[in-house]
Amino acid sequence: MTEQASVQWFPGHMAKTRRMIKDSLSLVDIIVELRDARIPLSSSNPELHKWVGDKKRMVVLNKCDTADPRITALWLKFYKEQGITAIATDSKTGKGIPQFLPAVRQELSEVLERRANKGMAGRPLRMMVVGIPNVGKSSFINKLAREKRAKVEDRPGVTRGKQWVTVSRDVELLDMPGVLWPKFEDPAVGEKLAFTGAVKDQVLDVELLAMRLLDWMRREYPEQLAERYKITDDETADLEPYDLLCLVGRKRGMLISGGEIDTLRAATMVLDEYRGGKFGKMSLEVPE
Ligand SMILES: Nc1nc2c(ncn2[C@@H]2O[C@H](COP(=O)(O)OP(=O)(O)OP(=O)(O)O)[C@@H](O)[C@H]2O)c(=O)[nH]1
Repeated sequence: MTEQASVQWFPGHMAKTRRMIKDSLSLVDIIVELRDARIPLSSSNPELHKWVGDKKRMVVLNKCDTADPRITALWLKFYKEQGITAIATDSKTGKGIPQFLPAVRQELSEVLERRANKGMAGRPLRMMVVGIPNVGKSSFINKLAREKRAKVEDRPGVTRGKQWVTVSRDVELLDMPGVLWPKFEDPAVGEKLAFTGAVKDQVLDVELLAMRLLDWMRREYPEQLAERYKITDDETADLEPYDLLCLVGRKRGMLISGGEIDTLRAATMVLDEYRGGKFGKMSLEVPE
């Protein structure tokens, strides 16, 4: 199957995000980029490193509870080899969150030492958190700040909409109103963003998307697919993706008048179940 679900692309957003990040760079010590642990490549903006220049950067692989732990471990190793500090978090339960601030302090140890030498040790560490829509930015910030979450007064140079959040006695976080847009001129990137729910279904062909997802699961995670819909390899092996979708619909009794399968309903269900983690832990991208 060569056809891919295409995603509408809004170039204006990218320029706006770039401007917003650049304008705020001088206010922070480090940029924290949240990525979806299932799609660390597709959920990032490949130009971010150019925008932030030599500013310190860290990667957080959020939603790690939905990703294949074996592959997340490979990603963490991959980043380490690239000299990039990365951790994995689940912002729903808070797993991995306690490791975050120590990792930031470690990353900024030289900055902290320089400040101490200048007698400025009391100055808080400031960070900017960026991420694509739906990656869990709000959940992450809320978990991090817990009950301490509080707005800090407006500061010079901070335009309306940006807010400082106090994370701890010596750490402040700049909560940006905007989001980091991925580069999804590449249809494969757009498709993975759609699988994980980062882009709205209104701009997509839901049935095509579900067919592609089922086809991918059949290749990469056949046991989880079989388990979920009580289907066997024999039943699915030679099916075209459309027929696979029909099989899933039939298994769930999604029929319309005349006994036909309601493929739209089946497709919506498959996507909802994947996004809701019902198939278990699955990663869509593996480091090269
Ligand atoms: N399974 C899982 N779900 C998460 C995690 N973090 C956030 N979510 C869920 O992902 C969805 C989006 O979370 P938000 O925190 O609103 O994400 P956001 O990045 O602030 O979203 P925008 O407001 O669109 O930018 C919600 O349904 C969260 O419950 C996580 O670590 N694991």
